[in-house]
Amino acid sequence: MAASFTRDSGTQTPTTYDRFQELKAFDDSKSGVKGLVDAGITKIPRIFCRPKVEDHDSVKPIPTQFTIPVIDLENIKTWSDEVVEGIRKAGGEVGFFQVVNHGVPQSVLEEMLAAARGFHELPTEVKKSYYTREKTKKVIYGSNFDLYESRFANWRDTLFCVMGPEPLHPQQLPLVCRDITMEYSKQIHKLGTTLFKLLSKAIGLTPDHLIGLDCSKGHCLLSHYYPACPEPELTLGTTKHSDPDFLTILLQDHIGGLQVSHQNQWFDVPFLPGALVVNIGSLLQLISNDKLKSAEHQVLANEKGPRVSVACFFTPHLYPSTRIYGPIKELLSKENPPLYRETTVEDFISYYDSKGLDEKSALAHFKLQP
Ligand SMILES: O=C(O)CCC(=O)C(=O)O
Ligand SMILES: [Fe+2]
Repeated sequence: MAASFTRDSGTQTPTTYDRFQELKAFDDSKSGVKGLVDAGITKIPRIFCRPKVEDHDSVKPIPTQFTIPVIDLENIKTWSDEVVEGIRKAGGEVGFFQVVNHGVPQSVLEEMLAAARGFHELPTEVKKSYYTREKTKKVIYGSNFDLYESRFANWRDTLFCVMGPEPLHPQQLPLVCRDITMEYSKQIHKLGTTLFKLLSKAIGLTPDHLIGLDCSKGHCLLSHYYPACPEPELTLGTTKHSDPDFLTILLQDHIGGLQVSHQNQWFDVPFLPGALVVNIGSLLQLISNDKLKSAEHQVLANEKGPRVSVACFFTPHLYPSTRIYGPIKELLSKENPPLYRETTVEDFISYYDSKGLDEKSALAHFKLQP
């Protein structure tokens, strides 16, 4: 039995219920949040109710001069100082930016979003064959990877596909999104490689340094589907978190709801037609010894929907790796001592997975005491 809070009281009075049973029933349905909405619910089940609003969660974005940086990659061929400096500032101060003229054709972006939506809108019977909590599978449809660990479930379903370094056999992908997922993956991997070169330069390393550390070696695609929510103020689409990878490239549609935490306030990440959102993951913050920052972000639930997004995670946990990651030696000096202890990928990811979203940042666990 777990303590939680009733929706009906309006004042969030604690009550108890058999939360595990309700989580299991939701899990066993294998039909995700979309299944609940299709069944016509008008109130969200209590497993989705966020316990209470904490610290700056309740702070609404206020009008301010701050906007998420936008970087034009048109001038990339010349490796202009302007682009590198833009990346340094955006990656080091905000941790989030959008890129335009990134080379991925508009038609590919549009088709990828449509196919992601297409998968989630397949009949449940078809989607069910991909539903699993077995982490070793390369193609996984599910809802809330941390369902049993987190304090409340998120209003979203996800199709997770491991695309590299071992090439995924196209037959393993659902037909509805097969060809475009292969194409999008190829294009995004290329863009990721370029971004790692720029990021290397931006923090004073040779362009191939981060790639030499296998930062672009493993990547996966997460196609998220956030159904319209009848009571959006009671839950979240995605709980506050920072990504446990090196880098994330995100394609979002026009619905909105993604917010980034900057200087203790939430800011909307606006939909910019044709742009891709880039954010630094916590492993890159760790190896860059804080020269690059991974910002916390969240997605609001929305009565409008569905919202569709496709995140590409560059992460080494998708293949066996004995590599030890710690602050890059070339970045260290007497004035810049290491801020984190070294870790294996396995330890880093299992710590992240064990705590679920919404607990303290995983990085704090690896921080060296001053
Ligand atoms: O859907 C989004 O906009 C963000 C998703 C996200 O934060 C993630 O996959 O880590
Ligand atoms: Fe994220």
